[in-house]
This record gives sequence, C-alpha cells and structure tokens, in this order.
Amino acid sequence: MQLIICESPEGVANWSANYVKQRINKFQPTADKPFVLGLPTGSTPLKMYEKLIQFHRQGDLSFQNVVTFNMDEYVGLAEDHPQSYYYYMYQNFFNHIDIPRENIHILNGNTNDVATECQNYEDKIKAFGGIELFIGGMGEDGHIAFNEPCSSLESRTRLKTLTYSTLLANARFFNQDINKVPKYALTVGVGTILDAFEVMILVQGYHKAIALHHAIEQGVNHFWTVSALQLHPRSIIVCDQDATLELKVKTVKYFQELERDNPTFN
Ligand SMILES: N[C@@H]1[C@@H](O)[C@H](O)[C@@H](COP(=O)(O)O)O[C@@H]1O
Repeated sequence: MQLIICESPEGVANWSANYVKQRINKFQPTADKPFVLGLPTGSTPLKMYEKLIQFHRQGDLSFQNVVTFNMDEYVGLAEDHPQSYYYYMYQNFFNHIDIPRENIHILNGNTNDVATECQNYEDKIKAFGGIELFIGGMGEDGHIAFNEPCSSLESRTRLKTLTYSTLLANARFFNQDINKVPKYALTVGVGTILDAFEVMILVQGYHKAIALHHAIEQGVNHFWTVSALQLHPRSIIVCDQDATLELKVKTVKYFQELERDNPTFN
C-alpha cells in the first residue's frame, strides 16, 4: 500500500487529478483499448473533478476513449434528483468533459430487477477487461462505495441497506433530515473493487482519522471495509494532514520519506 500525505484537501485534489491525468495519458487509450475508470461521489472528490475538467479545458487530457463505472447509487431517487449520484456525476463532471455518453455506466437505482441490474454491471466491467483505476472515497466508518461495516470482503455488486451512521452522515445532503436519506443503495462490492488493476482512495479531514488508522495500521477486518485494500497489490491512499492524526508518528514519517525519496511525479 502507498500512502500519499498532502498538506491540505487542495493538495489531495491536485495529487489525485495529476495522477489520473498521468495514468490516462501514459495508457494512450484508443476506441479499441479504452481506459476503464471507476469513479466515486461524495464531497471529497469534488475538487479532483474540478482539476480534471481544468486539464481537459487546457487540452491536456481527453476522455474520448475513457469508459467509466460509478461505484454506487441510491435506490429510489430519480436521475434528476439533485442528490442522486447520476445527477451529481453529470453536474460535477460528465457535462464538462468530452466523454461519449455511451461510455458512462452508473447503476440504475430505480430498476425493478436488482439482481439482473447488478449482474449486468459486473458483466459489463468484465467485458471491458476490468477496471484499470478504481477511485474511491471513504466513509467515517471506513466504508468504501456503500460497503458498510460487516460487508463480505468478497462481495460483488448488490443491494445494501445503509447503516444508521451513514444515514446520519449523509443527512447533510437532505436538509439534515435523516428520514429523507434513502435507506438502500446499489453498490459495487469489495471484491469488485479489489479486482481493479489499481485502487486509489481519497481521504480528507480529522473525522476520517480513526478509519484511516484502521485502514493502514490495523488488520484486514470486515468492520472497516477499506482495510481490504491491504490485500491489493496496487493500492494508494491519498490523504491530507488532518486525516493522519490517529496514525503513529513512525507510520507518517515512513510514508513521507518514501515519497520524498521516490517521488511519484518527477
Ligand atoms: N457512498 C459514498 C461513498 O462512496 C463516499 O466515499 C462516502 C464519503 O463521502 P464524503 O466524501 O462526502 O465524506 O460517502 C458515501 O457513503
């Protein structure tokens, strides 16, 4: 596992956007060999999306041959509901870049057939040869996508019931009314994420510090599903200083020195 510690949330956005740009450009995607990108929602990646849009506008990055798969979607919100992840993705990213509409994949949270929807999603990912880079955020309880505590670490795309703590955390997007937060979501599984060639998780803020400690310094544990990244050969966590406050000094020092001596960007 690689841990990149940035000064600030702005630093997390800069580092991650530059990393995505570098990975896509080095890959040199074509229509026959597209770059397959897994994408998150939430407040954390917003600034990364802004930077990626900026790179696109400057002519430094094209999404013409990029295929995307979003991590998750609430059940029962219309696509044009301002809190649906569909709406979020188009508003904050897709409407501002050159990605062909047919390259975008988002789980349909209004399907009448959840099992088929989820299986088709897994099949489509496979048909594209798997996800090259899966970007994610992390909940305060260490969940990735909507893989809540106690999710199987081998789980695949499926329906999840959200925990009380996630409903509370996400009530801020629903006028602080917990009853308005959907109780169910469709989400890729931990196994789906681990299948990606590379995984990059963005973490910001002191409220995520305990989860980051579990992700890095404790064992693989289904209570903190992000800890499954320890089983992945190419996983990167990009965090700000505040998120490191529950880590050991020696852990922070080790990763800072690693990046100083072998910088990702030369
Ligand atoms: N399903 C999403 C997760 O994918 C996201 O990582 C998490 C953290 O969101 P934020 O970045 O707003 O803290 O929120 C939701 O639960």
